[in-house]
Amino acid sequence: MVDYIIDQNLAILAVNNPPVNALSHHVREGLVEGIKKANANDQVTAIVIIGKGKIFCSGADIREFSNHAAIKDPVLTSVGHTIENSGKPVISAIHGNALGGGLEVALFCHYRIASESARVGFPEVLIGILPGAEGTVRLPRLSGLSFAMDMIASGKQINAKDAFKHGILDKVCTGNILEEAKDFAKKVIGQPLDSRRLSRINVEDASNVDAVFEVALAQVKKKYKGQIAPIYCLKSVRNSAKMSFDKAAAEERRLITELMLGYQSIALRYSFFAERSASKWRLPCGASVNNTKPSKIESTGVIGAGTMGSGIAVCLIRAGIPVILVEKDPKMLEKGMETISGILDGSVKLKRMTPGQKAKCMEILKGATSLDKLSNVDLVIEAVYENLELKRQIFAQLDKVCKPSTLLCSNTSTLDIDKIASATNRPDKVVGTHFFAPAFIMRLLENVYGSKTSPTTVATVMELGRRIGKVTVLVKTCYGFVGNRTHQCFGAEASFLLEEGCLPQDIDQVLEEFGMAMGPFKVSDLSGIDVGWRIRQEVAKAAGFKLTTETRYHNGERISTVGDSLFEMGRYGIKTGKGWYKYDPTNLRKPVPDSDVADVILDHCAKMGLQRCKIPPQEIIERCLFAAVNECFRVLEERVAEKPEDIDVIWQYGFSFPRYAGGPMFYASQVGLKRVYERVCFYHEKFPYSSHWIPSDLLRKLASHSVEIPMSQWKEFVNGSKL
Ligand SMILES: CC/C=C\CC(=O)SCCNC(=O)CCNC(=O)[C@H](O)C(C)(C)COP(=O)(O)OP(=O)(O)OC[C@H]1O[C@@H](n2cnc3c(N)ncnc32)[C@H](O)[C@@H]1OP(=O)(O)O
Repeated sequence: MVDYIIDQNLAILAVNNPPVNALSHHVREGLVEGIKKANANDQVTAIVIIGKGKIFCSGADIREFSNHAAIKDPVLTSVGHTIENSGKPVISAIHGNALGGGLEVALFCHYRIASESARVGFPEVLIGILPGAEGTVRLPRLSGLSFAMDMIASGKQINAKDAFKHGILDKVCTGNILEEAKDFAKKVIGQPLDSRRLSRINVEDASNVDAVFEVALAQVKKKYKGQIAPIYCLKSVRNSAKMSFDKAAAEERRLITELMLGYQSIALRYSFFAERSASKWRLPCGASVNNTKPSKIESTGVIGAGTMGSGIAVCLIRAGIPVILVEKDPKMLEKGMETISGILDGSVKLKRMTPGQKAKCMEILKGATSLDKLSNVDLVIEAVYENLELKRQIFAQLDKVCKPSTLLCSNTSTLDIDKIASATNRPDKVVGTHFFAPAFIMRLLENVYGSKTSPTTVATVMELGRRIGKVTVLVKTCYGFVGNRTHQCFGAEASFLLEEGCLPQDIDQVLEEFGMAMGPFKVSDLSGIDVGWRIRQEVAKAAGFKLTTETRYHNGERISTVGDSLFEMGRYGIKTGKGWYKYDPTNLRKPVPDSDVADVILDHCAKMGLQRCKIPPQEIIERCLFAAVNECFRVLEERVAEKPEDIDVIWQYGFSFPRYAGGPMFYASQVGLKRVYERVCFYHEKFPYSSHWIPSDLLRKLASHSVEIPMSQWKEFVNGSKL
């Protein structure tokens, strides 16, 4: 796993552990052996460590963290000490990325050079730990405290030029990295090494440590609310300036061990692999990412220039994919084109794009008022409002207008893809591409296959998701798919809690303390109370009943209409300055609890004869989350989602479920399925008029086992395959 090559008087140690040269046990062994062998060879005058393939090194092998038997000697710090104590200069030659333990290997070396396109960073915090192989003690000795605290606590990667500026690199190279490393090595042969050993030098700005720490701590607490690891990162860097090198390193080891065993790190490591597993789609017929080729998509159409259509068009043109935006009303089309230009101006302002790049995006965007203009595109995404008849009409027309190979996608957030596909003669080429609002910001794309969607169509939209930078998950069609179907139960319970004793701010506060970025009522104000109202009206209309603020039950199902009362008062949320909260027009980001809303809720309860009482935070969490969890198990049982990880990724990226709590399925696994099942049964008995409390069969089966079944085996219990 580490190739040992002698090249004239140099020993080249090439880390060879595809795909990303993680520092697995054999790599660590190979590095120690290589350094020892080179030092024992009189012909060798210097040593170069390099990575084979596309990257220098991605850091420690994260899979080993959950398997303590794999963390065998030599551990990374002892590998590092062998490198640092080498009597011959060791140069790390970085290309691609040097991350985490990979950057630590470089910091153990006496010299570091990198290609100008290389990036370095300490992403450990993103998996809930800190750079525990002396990274927090070594980096400040090169870059100073403030920069080290920021880089380590944020997990951000920096480019080679910045790394050079902050003393991390000794040279940025423009030529072949290996050749440049060999030249560099020849120049440093014979130079004294002690001043190059970071363990022997001091932190220059150590006297400022307390002031630097306080500033960084205040920022970190605000930016990474609820997360433990960023604070530990700062503490460990602070130690580097307050203690001897060895003491600070020992303390770093204690801190990483504590973090590694904690819930947040276990959840974040799970999230790292869950996100990657989402792209590995598989259909029940056996077709999968491994055996199905996507079609080429070189041109697209987007139908509807409203909020969703414009946002989707931005995603496509930003990735260099030409778009024809179709809107039948010329004024609406013009407004849509202006919205798109405005969104891109925002990116230019934030320096995420240059004015030249914006111009290029706008060049590949064309407007049209008729579907006929889509005759030649490879893929169309329909983004009109949520109405099945309208969508069926559009798809029937597209089927006539578009070339036979064109894929027809719907941005529906709830409707059955089969019902849309049956309006065409190409149901195999019809698929759901459900973007989350605002589409140009939210990273999630929920792709939805129907009973006739072909594997090639699925492969193509999954690949499209990757191209436009989305985290893309594949699910099977059903009402609301995975995202909205399971989230609806969460929202319904939040509304019922209002009728039973809570105010919006009580519920938001508890769920934010749990880790949600925003509570459900703040989210509702942001997305618009009118949007929720319209959806509820459509659903009621389709089911043939009239929904009023007096409605409490339909078809034996409990309904809450408090939000509809706010709609009728014109309180649509932030857009009208009032919703579940009130907003000062000069500070729309700060929701203020409103006594008028409390009055509306109390009136509603009085009119309906509902008794109110104090509801403890634990019940708020259980009611919202376990209702959703139960539905998630049903989704798994019906194979709407193939694996629990897919559901968790949807909740993280679609509904800001805290990554450090894993997702509803991971959360349930940690609470224990027996306990979850017990509470679901308890609430089912208490609330017989909410079908989302009917316990899922799969949950019951899993909970009935005497030992907890690991998440990776839940699938095996679907369809009665295991009892
Ligand atoms: C004592 C402790 C000392 C040190 C602590 C550490 O070093 S912790 C590890 C710190 N490093 C990281 O967190 C890096 C994580 N990896 C990445 O950011 C990206 O994978 C990377 C390296 C930028 C490459 O990105 P790319 O998009 O090209 O590939 P992808 O992410 O899909 O990864 C490819 C497969 O490699 C697996 N993988 C990546 N990094 C690691 C790792 N450090 N350990 C184990 N496995 C890793 C990844 O899961 C993919 O495999 P798959 O089977 O598809 O899941």
